[in-house]
Amino acid sequence: MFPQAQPIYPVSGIRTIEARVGAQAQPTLMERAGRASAEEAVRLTQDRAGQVLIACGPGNNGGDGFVMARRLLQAGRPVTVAFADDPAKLPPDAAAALAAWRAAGGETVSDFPAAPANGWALVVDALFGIGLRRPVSGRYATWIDALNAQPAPRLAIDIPSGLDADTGRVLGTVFHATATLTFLALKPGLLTLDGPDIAGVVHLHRLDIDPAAWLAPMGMQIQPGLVRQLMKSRLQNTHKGCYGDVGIVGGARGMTGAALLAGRAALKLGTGRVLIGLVDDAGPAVDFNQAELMLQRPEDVLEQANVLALGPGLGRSTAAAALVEQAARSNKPIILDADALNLVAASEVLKSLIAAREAPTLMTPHPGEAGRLLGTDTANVQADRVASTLKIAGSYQALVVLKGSGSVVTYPDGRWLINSTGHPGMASAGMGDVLTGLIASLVAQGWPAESALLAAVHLHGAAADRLAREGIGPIGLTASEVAEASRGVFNGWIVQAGKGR
Ligand SMILES: NC(=O)C1=CN([C@@H]2O[C@H](COP(=O)(O)OP(=O)(O)OC[C@H]3O[C@@H](n4cnc5c(N)ncnc54)[C@H](O)[C@@H]3O)[C@@H](O)[C@H]2O)[C@@H](O)CC1
Ligand SMILES: Nc1ncnc2c1ncn2[C@@H]1O[C@H](COP(=O)(O)OP(=O)(O)O)[C@@H](O)[C@H]1O
Ligand SMILES: [K+]
Repeated sequence: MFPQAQPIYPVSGIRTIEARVGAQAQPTLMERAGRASAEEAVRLTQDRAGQVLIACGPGNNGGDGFVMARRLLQAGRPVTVAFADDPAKLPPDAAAALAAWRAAGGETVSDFPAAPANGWALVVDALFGIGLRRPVSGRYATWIDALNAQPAPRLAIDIPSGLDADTGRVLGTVFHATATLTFLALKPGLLTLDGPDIAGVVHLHRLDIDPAAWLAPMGMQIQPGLVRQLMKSRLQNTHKGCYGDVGIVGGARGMTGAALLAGRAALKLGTGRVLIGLVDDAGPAVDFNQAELMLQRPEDVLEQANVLALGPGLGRSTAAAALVEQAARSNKPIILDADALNLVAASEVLKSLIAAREAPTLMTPHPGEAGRLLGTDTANVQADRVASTLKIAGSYQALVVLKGSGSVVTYPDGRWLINSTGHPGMASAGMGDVLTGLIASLVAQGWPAESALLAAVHLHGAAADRLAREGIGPIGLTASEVAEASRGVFNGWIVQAGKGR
């Protein structure tokens, strides 16, 4: 779909790949996974002497744990394996791995073991992987609580037990990993919703398999490499007319700042001209902090600009709805954010106008707005962020980003991506307005809408990440700072891509 992007597969895709590769793979995939896990354990315990505790579950995730234990033992590391299920019920590969562990002289304990006097060097969760089917409870919940309580690094094998691999939802009790070693390919649950909080540092081991060669990628991660390849150079012989006119419509009384923030972000990313149409008649006629912005009547902005962004501070007045309708009827690319989305969600006329548009429609809902667009609630949206975003893209024939931890980008043709940048310092007013301005700017500069959306989403988070690294935030980060930093990050990417002047 996009070269140089990391593929993501939900469980159904991983199962397909496993089935296609499975029988012919030598060594077996489980042997490879266990070996990779042992190598990771050695890395994580370089400076920590003592025993490794591996808690093994009733399926193939447990099998990975048995292989890992055998490998560590063979490397001279002391290992304790906790396994409380019936060996006769293990799937074949895992049963063979347990037998091999025993043949190598290994033992298992069926009660959660007391920690050695100097503590565990590492605790490993090989309880459940992608086969988790229901919330974790009972003995395994108690074990997970006990693993979480150890003052040692915590490694999850494939996916932390209790984390839903498809959605990033916590099912019952969950293992809080400091690191996760995942196999074959990334899974959506590691990257969105609670996944990033639960999984710690995620390492991918492909087990010497190229997953895309066995199954076309189902989703992609938005990573620096992907975005860098989209960068373009500017010719010397150009002028502001070459870089588009963005029109921002919003800024009802008390919310002027939202429209100005979006406008400033568009300006700082290189838009030729930025026009702002404030719906508040009594709003300012000039932004004295950013005099380059052209403040005009909203109707005129809709006429003059070639890319329209509606929503920041727009409000839900009748006049606002009329402006959204005027934009929807235009043949210009439009970006709908905030109250523009709420107005669309509340109007059948707007809904059908949007779905029938020929020029690109881009939508930037947060989970609450997404819920309104789908006629459901926030919890339902969050229960499966990828599926919810795809549904919006399909019903509105729009390019959509569902914002939040692990922003999900989808296109009407069913492709989807999950972003890898950003942090919780961005949970502050105005951040979404800045994103809207960044998207509008790239579209106005001639970027195809799908690249503009994914690049702006990545840039927005990368700018916030850079600021945090520099000690600006993460807590207390402001949207204005992110708009400012986006400029530097973007120009850096152009240089890195060899497209600078
Ligand atoms: N199948 C393969 O080819 C490979 C699988 N691998 C490993 O195998 C894992 C998947 O193995 P499985 O499909 O066996 O699944 P899991 O090992 O994740 O778990 C399935 C087992 O747990 C039980 N279970 C599920 N949810 C439960 C709950 N909440 N409480 C109690 N029991 C529960 C199921 O009944 C089943 O016995 C991957 O995550 C990965 O770690 C790797 O070895 C790579 C190769
Ligand atoms: N925890 C987080 N991790 C990553 N990004 C976040 C997080 N919280 C917020 N963001 C980002 O910040 C922006 C907030 O947008 P939004 O909720 O629309 O705010 P506002 O309407 O106040 O501008 C989104 O791009 C979102 O993805
Ligand atoms: K696990």
